[in-house]
Amino acid sequence: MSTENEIHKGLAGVVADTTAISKVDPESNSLLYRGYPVQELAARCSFEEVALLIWTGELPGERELAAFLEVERSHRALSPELRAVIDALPADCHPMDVCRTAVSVLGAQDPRSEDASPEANLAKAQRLFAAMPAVVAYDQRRRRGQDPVEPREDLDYCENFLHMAFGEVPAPEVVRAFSVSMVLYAEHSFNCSTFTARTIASSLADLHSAVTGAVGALKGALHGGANEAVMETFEEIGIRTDEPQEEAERRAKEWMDAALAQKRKIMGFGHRVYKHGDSRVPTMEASLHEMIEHYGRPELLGLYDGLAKSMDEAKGIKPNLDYPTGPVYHLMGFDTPTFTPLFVASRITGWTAHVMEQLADNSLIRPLSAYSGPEERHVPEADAQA
Ligand SMILES: CC(=O)SCCNC(=O)CCNC(=O)[C@H](O)C(C)(C)COP(=O)(O)OP(=O)(O)OC[C@H]1O[C@@H](n2cnc3c(N)ncnc32)[C@H](O)[C@@H]1OP(=O)(O)O
Ligand SMILES: O=C([O-])CC(=O)C(=O)O
Repeated sequence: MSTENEIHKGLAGVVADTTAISKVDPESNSLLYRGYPVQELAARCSFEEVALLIWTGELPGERELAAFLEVERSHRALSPELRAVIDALPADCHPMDVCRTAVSVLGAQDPRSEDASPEANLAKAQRLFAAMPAVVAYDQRRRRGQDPVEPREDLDYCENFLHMAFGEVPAPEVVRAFSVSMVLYAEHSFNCSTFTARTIASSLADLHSAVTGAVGALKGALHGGANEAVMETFEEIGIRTDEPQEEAERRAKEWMDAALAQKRKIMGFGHRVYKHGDSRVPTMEASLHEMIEHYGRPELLGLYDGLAKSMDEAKGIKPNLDYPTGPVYHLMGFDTPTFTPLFVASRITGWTAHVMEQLADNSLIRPLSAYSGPEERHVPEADAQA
């Protein structure tokens, strides 16, 4: 059977279902969450407000927000059992393995794990949202040989996240940049990890199973893992803190030209949907510029600009969101392997909203394949084999 025209490798260009959660429009280079431009949400809303918008479809009123903040703040601490599981994992395993395991443990511990009602799933989503910063911060600190920092209920989500990671709340502009990254990472239609979550949910498996699978899908370097890979590229080129910006830019261009000549794939560039630039990059780049200024690290901007200019000139391929977030998280003091877990903490919102949307009008996700193996053949009968 010739199925050449029917096969869409990587499901490229396939519209698999509808979604009311976000609209990614490569033509107008825009991204809307529930109708709102993501740039406006990043500038005017807290991450907690955006999370409620993604889950419920509307920005919360005062009372709704206050009720959610109470829930979120009361579920921030890790249980002793979850700490023990994390402590039992090798200190050199990837932090995404810790996130994946933690989501699974939180599912096993959740009293309503098997309740698939919309109310139970929203409650599970909110508890996961509340717990993930502690997982990420706890794990980074244990790897550094530092004592854990307990959550503080007087801080908002982003302040508390940074407090648990570093033992102090940084300057307001740093918290602001972190919040922008959380909002921008929250949701992006049928990306690989979200589609994974929807596929798992479509079998009527529980929400935590869907999110556990999504964490696995996000880990790969072609998806969320790219934010770590960007920093590895910077490190491969060499970060020299006292180097003039122009010199760093020159070295980065030289590195990119050589890498492209070797036909290397450069992480942090390109996108399956956007072909003329990622709608979120200008907003994140503005935060990167602020962080470069705040931390006094112009050489990082040299590396950043050098790679981007050289890639644009050579191939016309633009950066995706993982490109600016890598150096932003580095400047804030996160270890490189913790970058993708930060993405997890944000994308919990989108994944869980998609699980709920999938279940509201479910159809088992099961595409067809075109067989390309041998023609039918037969196992010789026993006496013929002898
Ligand atoms: C938040 C996110 O998940 S954003 C995505 C993060 N991922 C990355 O940054 C990984 C690097 N980028 C890539 O691998 C790709 O651009 C993807 C996977 C994101 C999108 O890929 P696709 O739409 O399938 O495009 P595909 O990989 O086929 O690339 C098309 C062409 O552009 C080239 N290209 C695309 N991205 C890159 C890149 N980052 N570096 C070098 N060349 C690239 C490909 O080599 C290919 O060239 P060819 O036609 O000469 O073979
Ligand atoms: O949409 C995609 O394919 C990847 C992406 O940018 C995201 O998940 O944020």
